[in-house]
This record gives sequence, C-alpha cells and structure tokens, in this order.
Amino acid sequence: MDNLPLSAVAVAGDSAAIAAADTQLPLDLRTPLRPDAFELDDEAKIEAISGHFREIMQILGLDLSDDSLAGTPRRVAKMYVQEWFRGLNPAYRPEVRLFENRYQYRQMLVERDITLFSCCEHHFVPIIGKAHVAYLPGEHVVGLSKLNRVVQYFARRPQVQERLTRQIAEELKQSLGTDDVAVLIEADHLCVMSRGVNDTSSSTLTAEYSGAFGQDAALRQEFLRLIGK
Ligand SMILES: Nc1nc2c(ncn2[C@@H]2O[C@H](COP(=O)(O)OP(=O)(O)OP(=O)(O)O)[C@@H](O)[C@H]2O)c(=O)[nH]1
Ligand SMILES: [Zn+2]
Repeated sequence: MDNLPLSAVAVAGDSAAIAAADTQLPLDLRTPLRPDAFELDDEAKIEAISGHFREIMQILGLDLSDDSLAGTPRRVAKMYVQEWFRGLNPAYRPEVRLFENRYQYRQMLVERDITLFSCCEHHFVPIIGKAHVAYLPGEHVVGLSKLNRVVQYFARRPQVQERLTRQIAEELKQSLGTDDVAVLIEADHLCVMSRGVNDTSSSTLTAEYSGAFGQDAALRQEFLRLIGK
C-alpha cells in the first residue's frame, strides 16, 4: 500500500456512491472534491501518502536511512490526514446544538479572536490568523464552542480565504437558522510571507455580512467595534 500509485487511488472509487461533503452548501461554495474522496479510510490514506512523500524526499536527495528523517514521510502523512486536512471529511462536521433562548437575549453575540489555522490550496503552506463571527439570536442560541468548531472544520482543508469565509457564514446561517450572520477573517499567508513576494508585513482581511449585517451599516459598525476594528 505504501507505494500505491496515485492512479490506483483515483480508479478505486469510480463507480461507488460515496457520502459527499458539503452537500448542505450551494454548489459554488463546496470544496472541489473527487467523487471517490472517501473511498480510502484514514489509515489507508496515511499509508499511501507516506509512500509518495518518501519519494519526494528521495528526489530531493535526502537520505531516509537517517534516524531523524526516517519517520518523516509517515509524520507528514498523519499530519495531513488527521490534522491539517481533517475538515475535508464530512464525518468530522461538527454537530451544532441549539438551545432555547430562555433569557430572550436579542443583541448580537460575537465570538472573536477564534484561532484559525488553515492551508493555502495553491502552495500547501499554512494560513494563520483569527476569525471573528457574530449572529443575532432569535428563538434559539448556540453553544459558544460550536462557533469555534465550525470555523475549525472549514479551516482544516486546503483553502482560499474567500471561500473559507463564505463557507463558515453559510454553515452558520443554516445551523443557527438565521440569515443575520457576520464573519470576518484576518490572516497571514505563508505563501506570501515566505516565498514569492516575501512580504512579512501584509495580511489579508475578508468579510461576509448577511441578513441584518448586510443591510444595517450601524450593526456592521458595532460588530467591527466589538472586534476592535
Ligand atoms: N485570492 C486568493 N489568492 C490567494 C490565496 N492564497 C494564495 N493566493 C494567491 O494565489 C496566487 C497564485 O498565483 P500564481 O501566479 O499561480 O502562483 P505563484 O507563481 O506562486 O505566485 P506568486 O505568489 O506571486 O509567486 C498568488 O497570487 C497567491 O498569493 C487566497 O486565499 N485567496
Ligand atoms: Zn499560497
């Protein structure tokens, strides 16, 4: 399995109907995935990726018999499947539990400075930043940690920041049962910082305002004030 060619991985799922990811999102917001994306289980993916990463290291001229390098292919494969790209798998989509809004809290609720760790899908290097999300509660409120979990689920994929921002907003709208949602992401892209233009001071801000946040400039201003912008 270690050296399973990529073509074999591709052929494996051609005919099977696989639980698709992101079916709750509009087509244009879904992360582009192959139909056979979940044919291999996590362990099989780790084995296959280890083999390919070993080849990459060998091509670079690294001696894999060295103690420090020997375990790297498997370490990288585990990191990809179990951590960095965990959010590709709909099995890990967080369950967002709602509670009755028993105190009739009607003002905006903001969860700010949510740690965001993602991966640039163009260069496969980290995107590191913060997400701020807000919503206006109706009859229900959400457990706070679920807001962080939704951010993390979509962040743990190969991403572009624009799609990440809109995926989070759309998921929150659906799971909270309201259009009144705001998402703002500020992030550093290692592809900009460490290579190419090598700019270590610029950062990228993206925002999505829907429902009342889209219509009411004062509400948007209040959100920006609360997150310190
Ligand atoms: N819009 C957008 N672009 C991104 C994001 N992450 C990386 N990029 C950009 O994707 C672009 C890829 O452009 P290419 O010209 O194909 O790649 P490249 O030759 O490596 O480009 P340079 O980074 O300019 O060296 C670069 O301009 C990146 O800065 C993102 O989240 N959103
Ligand atoms: Zn990049």
